[in-house]
Amino acid sequence: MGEVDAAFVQAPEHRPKSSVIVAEGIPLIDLSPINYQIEDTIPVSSIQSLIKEIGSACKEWGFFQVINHKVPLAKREKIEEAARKFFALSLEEKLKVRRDAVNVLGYFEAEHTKNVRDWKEIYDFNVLQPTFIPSLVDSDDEQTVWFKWDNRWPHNPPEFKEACQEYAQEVEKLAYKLMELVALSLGLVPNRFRSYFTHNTSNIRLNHYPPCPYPHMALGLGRHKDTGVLTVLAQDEVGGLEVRRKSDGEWIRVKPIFNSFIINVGDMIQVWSNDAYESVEHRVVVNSEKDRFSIPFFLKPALYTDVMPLEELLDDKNPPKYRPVNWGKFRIARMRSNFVKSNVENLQISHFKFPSN
Ligand SMILES: O=C(O)CCC(=O)C(=O)O
Ligand SMILES: [Fe+2]
Repeated sequence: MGEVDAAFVQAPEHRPKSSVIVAEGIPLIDLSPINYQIEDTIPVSSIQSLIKEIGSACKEWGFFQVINHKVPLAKREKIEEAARKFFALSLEEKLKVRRDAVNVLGYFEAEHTKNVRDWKEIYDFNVLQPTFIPSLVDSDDEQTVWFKWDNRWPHNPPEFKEACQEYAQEVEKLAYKLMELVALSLGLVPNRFRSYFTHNTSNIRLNHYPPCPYPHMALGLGRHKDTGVLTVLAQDEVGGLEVRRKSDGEWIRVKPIFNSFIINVGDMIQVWSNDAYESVEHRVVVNSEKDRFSIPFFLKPALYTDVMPLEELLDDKNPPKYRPVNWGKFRIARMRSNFVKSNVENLQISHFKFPSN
C-alpha cells in the first residue's frame, strides 16, 4: 500500500481538488405526476410542469436526479447485494468471467479512460440477449468483425443472473418513460424515439471502486461523456460522482439521495436534438477508506441506427449540425479504444460535427 502505480496517475490538471463543491447541485425532479404504465400515453396537460423541469435540466445541466420513479427498491437492493458479493470473490473467480478481445461482456479490472487507468473493477451485461448484430456492421469494415456480445454469468453468487435480469427490466421501463418526457420537452410526440430501441444494445454495468491509497492523484473513472442515449445511474451512499457544470466548468459533486436515480443525456440525444441538449462530462473521485458501488443502465439504440438531427427540430435558422452517426460503427470504434492504450484520440461525437462558420 502507498506505492503509486503510474498507470493510475492523472495529469495534474485532471486530479480532484481538495475542496468539493456540492451546494446547489443538479436538479432534483419528482416523477410522481406520471402515470406509470409503460404503454399508457401520458395526458400531457397534467405533466406540463414536469416536462418543463426535464427540459431545463437537460439544457442547463445535462444531468438530473429523480425520485418517485417506481423502480421497486427490493429489485435495486437485490442487484446491489449481488454486485457486492460478486466483487468480494477472489480475483481468480472473477477472472473466469473476464471479458476478452472477442467477447466484450463480463468482468474487467483494467479499464482505461483517456489512456489513464481507472481505479475500479466492473462487470458488464447486455439487456437484450442475444444481441442483434446486423450484417452491415460486419461487412464493409474489417475492424468490426472481431467482437461478440454474449452475457457471461458467474456461478456465484447463485442469484446473480436473476438479480441482474429483474433489475434490468425495471430500470429499462423507467428509461423509456424518461425518453417520452424528453421527447415531449423537445416538442416531439412522446413515442418519437421508441423504434430505435427494438434491437437495442442497452447494457448495465456494475462498478466497484475500492478504497485508493492515493485518491488525490487517481480517479475511479476519468472524465468522459456517455456515448449512448440516456444513462440511469444508481449510486450508493458513499458519493464520488462529479459533473462538469456547464455555466463555469467547475466539477460539482452529486449528493447521494436514498432510492433516487441520476439521469444524464448521452451523445445520441445531443445529435438528435441538434445540440439543444448536450452530453456533459463527468468523472468519479475515489477515497482512501470506503468501497463505492454504482450501477449505470446505458440506454443505447440498435447497431444499425443512423443517428442524425431530427427533422422536426430543424429549419433555416437551425440547420443540422451533425452528419449521420452510425451507432454501430461509433460504438465499436469506442470499444476498441477502451481496451488498448493508444496515442490517437478516442472517436468523439464532435468529429461528426459540420464545421461552423
Ligand atoms: O460510478 C458513477 O457514479 C458513474 C459511472 C459512470 O459515469 C459510467 O460508468 O459511465
Ligand atoms: Fe458515465
